[in-house]
Amino acid sequence: MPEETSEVGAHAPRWRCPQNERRSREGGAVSNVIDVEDLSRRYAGGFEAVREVSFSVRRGELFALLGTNGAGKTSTLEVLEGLAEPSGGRVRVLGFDPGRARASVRPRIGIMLQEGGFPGDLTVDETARMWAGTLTSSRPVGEALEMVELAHRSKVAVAQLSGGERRRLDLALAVLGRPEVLFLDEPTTGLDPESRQNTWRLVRRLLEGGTSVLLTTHYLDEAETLADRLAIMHEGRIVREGTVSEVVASQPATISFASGGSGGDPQLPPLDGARIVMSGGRTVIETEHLQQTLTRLLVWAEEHRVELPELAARPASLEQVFLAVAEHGDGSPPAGSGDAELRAETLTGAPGTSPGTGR
Ligand SMILES: Nc1ncnc2c1ncn2[C@@H]1O[C@H](COP(=O)(O)OP(=O)(O)OP(=O)(O)O)[C@@H](O)[C@H]1O
Repeated sequence: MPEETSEVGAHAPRWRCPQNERRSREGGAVSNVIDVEDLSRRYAGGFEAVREVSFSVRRGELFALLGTNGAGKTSTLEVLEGLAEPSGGRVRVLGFDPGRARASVRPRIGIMLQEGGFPGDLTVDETARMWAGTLTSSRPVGEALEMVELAHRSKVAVAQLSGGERRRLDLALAVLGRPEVLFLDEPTTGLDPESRQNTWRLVRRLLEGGTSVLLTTHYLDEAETLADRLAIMHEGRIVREGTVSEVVASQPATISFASGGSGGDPQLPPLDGARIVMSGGRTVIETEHLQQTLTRLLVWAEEHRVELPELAARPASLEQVFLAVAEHGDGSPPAGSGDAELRAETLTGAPGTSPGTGR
């Protein structure tokens, strides 16, 4: 099952920094750099964009906040960055209230907003120097520009940078003060694939150096690649939280094979708890217990000499979880609902049920 193996591999952590593991587990106590408890944020018109959200970010980890447009990610981040007041709940960044103890928190955090908004007539170098002048302790400007591969553009006016180069300048300014906690709001939006990879490399290096990162992104591969843990927000609430593997485990795995082969569709054995759907010329078995269901299917196929053409088995992907959340709110299909394109049938163990006929 090479497909299954590669999918499992995709969910396994692709990199680990032993230093950070130690850092977060030293003495058995995990120290949080961010604590959010029952955070709510209501805008002036009365709209509640964030509703009793709770999560924490451990020292040395990258925590990703995912969610559809308008889910409340930026509204949450702005409170943590000290840029907005909560209307309810409590937040702590490095042990301080970021709104009230701004002077204690601000020098120790780096912020990359969705839009930097720097004057276009200053050069890259001048912009970075101006920003460095506001910091109590700064890296050399050249080093920060080097980190985001913008050093060769230092004499160019900001207005003449491409969209992707401006994002990289925003990132350079966010890391200029050697932050302990870095807030990255959609850092790779508008970047070409190579620049995205470079940004990921830089983020990994920062993590290895002990920086903790809170990231929002619409790129699920970015979260899968970088995040130690993540949360999916929907309509102001967190509806999924955990490691990628934990979050993905909340969604059924699938086994599928091509339907309508020369021998017709096979009469499948009872597969307790599994759901069978027909989709795109394939029989798809959704199961909470991939290994058991697959074993049962393969043993049965072997015994009955049934061919299952183009057989594939894979755990759910983060994308499937995300889409389920976007569609159904909490990520679980409502009882009795059916996808317009799919004919769904829940198998209750009746022998001889045919996926081909849906009976
Ligand atoms: N100043 C504001 N006044 C009123 N409502 C606002 C304001 N800013 C944001 N909102 C609303 O709050 C909700 C959450 O917005 P927010 O920007 O936090 O979402 P998001 O998850 O970051 O979205 P995106 O992925 O599109 O950046 C949205 O419905 C948005 O329209």
